[in-house]
Amino acid sequence: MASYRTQPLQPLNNGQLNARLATTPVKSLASPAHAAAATATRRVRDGAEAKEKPKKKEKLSSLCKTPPSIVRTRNGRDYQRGLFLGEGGFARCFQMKDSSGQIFAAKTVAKASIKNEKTKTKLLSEIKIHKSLKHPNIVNFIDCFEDDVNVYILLEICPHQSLMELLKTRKVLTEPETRFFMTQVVGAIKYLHGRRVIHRDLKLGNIFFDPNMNLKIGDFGLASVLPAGDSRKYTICGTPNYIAPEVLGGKTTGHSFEVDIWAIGVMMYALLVGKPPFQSRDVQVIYERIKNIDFAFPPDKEVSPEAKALIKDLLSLNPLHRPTIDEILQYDWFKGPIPSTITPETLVGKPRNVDSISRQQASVNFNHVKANAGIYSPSNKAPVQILKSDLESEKPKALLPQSLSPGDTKYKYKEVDPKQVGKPRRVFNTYIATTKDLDQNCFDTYQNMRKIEHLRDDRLGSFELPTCEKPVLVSKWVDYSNKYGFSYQLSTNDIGVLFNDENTVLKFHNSDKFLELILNKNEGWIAIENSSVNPPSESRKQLDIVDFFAKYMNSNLSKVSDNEERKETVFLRRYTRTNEYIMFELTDGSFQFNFKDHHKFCISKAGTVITHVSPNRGIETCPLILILKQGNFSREEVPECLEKIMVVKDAIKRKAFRE
Ligand SMILES: Nc1ncnc2c1ncn2[C@@H]1O[C@H](COP(=O)(O)OP(=O)(O)OP(=O)(O)O)[C@@H](O)[C@H]1O
Repeated sequence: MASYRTQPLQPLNNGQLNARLATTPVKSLASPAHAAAATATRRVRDGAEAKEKPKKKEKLSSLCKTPPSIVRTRNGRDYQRGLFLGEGGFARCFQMKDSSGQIFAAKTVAKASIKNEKTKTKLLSEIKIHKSLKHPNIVNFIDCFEDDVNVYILLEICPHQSLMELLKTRKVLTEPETRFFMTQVVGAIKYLHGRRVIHRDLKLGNIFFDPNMNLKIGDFGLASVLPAGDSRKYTICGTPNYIAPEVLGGKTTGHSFEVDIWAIGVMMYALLVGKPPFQSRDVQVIYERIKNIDFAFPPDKEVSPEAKALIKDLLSLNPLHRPTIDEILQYDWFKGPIPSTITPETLVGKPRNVDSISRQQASVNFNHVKANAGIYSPSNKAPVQILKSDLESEKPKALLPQSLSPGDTKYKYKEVDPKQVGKPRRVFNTYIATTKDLDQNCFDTYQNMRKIEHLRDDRLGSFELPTCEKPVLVSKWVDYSNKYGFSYQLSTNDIGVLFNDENTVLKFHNSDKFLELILNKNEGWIAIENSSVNPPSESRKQLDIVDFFAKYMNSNLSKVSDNEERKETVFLRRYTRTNEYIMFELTDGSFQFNFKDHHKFCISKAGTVITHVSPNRGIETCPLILILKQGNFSREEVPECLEKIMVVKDAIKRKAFRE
């Protein structure tokens, strides 16, 4: 993939866009009436959500011509244009296929619509903010490029449209489905606010479904990063039905993160009732109703008292009376039934099993959905404290920095001293390890082991012996996956925690750097490099867990092997525990097996090299073929050596064939 994340935005910054200046899509307006007029131009496709009078003015997106069938980027990459996906006020969206056949969505903005400096700045801001984000419930930003007529923002494809289309088809959703969706939305907003990003245009039409029916927040056209030390924004913007009352207050009051909390309330109401709470044909009436919190639950719609209580609090006039993003999930409503996943049948009708989720199952599902949305469960609020007391039976001490959103709403968002909030140093733009390569390596490892096992003696002469280097090994580990995750130390002395959400934090030895490795299951790991001296606030909790594990492992566990230098970034992909062994799959393609009798094997170089680590830390690395022919290692004998190798081969086979 292109190195767009580390490159400046050359395609957009090179002055070409200055050539055509036009109207701005920015809703920077003096009065609500103006706001309505402008939003109507850009938010037309939300007509179902706010039945505004159609404005005669042409949408800016209509300036966007269908892109050529092949779009060639400056870096020489070709994308094949596919189907038209949809249209907003500003952009049209098309499928784009790369040379490997992968399909993306290209949000296409006509250069003719970028007619002034303000519009250009806004588009650049959208791109800059969106490309800095990486979360399972945010549309993944892939790349950005231009041709003579359009600017293309290449995004992860969301083939099942948005919550708006879902609601149009279904009319109303069940509470369990809504609970699932709201949990994912809360996860994404928690992530955004942790990075001081306010979305400011959250609505059903901007929340898309990925191929697995997970929600992805998109359209960062109105998003804003609240500068450190600044607590409010003053631009009036949003979509009428979703605008928070303090935004309508305009330049005098200003607004902050709570506008997104308000929008969550509007969306939750809309999904359960079938239309937004302040809906009216006349935009002015919408605004009046918002300012007076004039909404009611229609008696013919079944909405639980718990849902009503949460919606009422979310739609509080005073932003400080709204629950914080963390508090939302603690409402009783979230104790109700929730599915563990959403299936495509949801798109067409009420899912069959949605009414039969037991309380026990609901709690398991809720934790699962939260973990997938990057949210710790409330009982894990101070994970290191619990961890410390659990592991060492010590009196817990306050080890963690205070939460970003404490219980007292008065101080929310103000608690973190902006000067103390670190920024990611570097976001790697390519996958640091891909699942495809690792799966292929797993398959190759099994095939090679099998081939070597069956190699006839008369063919041995023609077999080229591999070069043998000592692989990176897992030298210590602590399994705490019933609470947080699996921690390990590598022979490079780097320390990692594979968290239960499958993301990893890897702290480098002898360096202030640590990596957040974020897993996209279909693709692989994206890395964000941070400094542990001044980490971003949202990483601190995880870093504390890593540090705690590190201290615990250093003082309590002995090492498997001596230190080596790190040659590449290696971390634990996954591990498997059985009665006989624990198996580690590392991202450099090696497989380590720690057997119960304290002998350890590591298979590296796609199955051609084997390393033995004895209980007293003696290490020998040789070509697998030699051990198979000799029957054992020469330096130190391994009990049941060949049987152990067969166990290893079978375990890798099971992974290769996903048995
Ligand atoms: N990642 C995606 N995958 C599939 N379709 C998408 C994707 N992103 C956008 N679309 C389609 O393109 C349409 C326009 O996209 P988007 O809402 O981002 O544009 P916009 O002009 O900024 O919209 P708005 O008028 O809300 O500002 C969406 O309504 C949707 O139909």
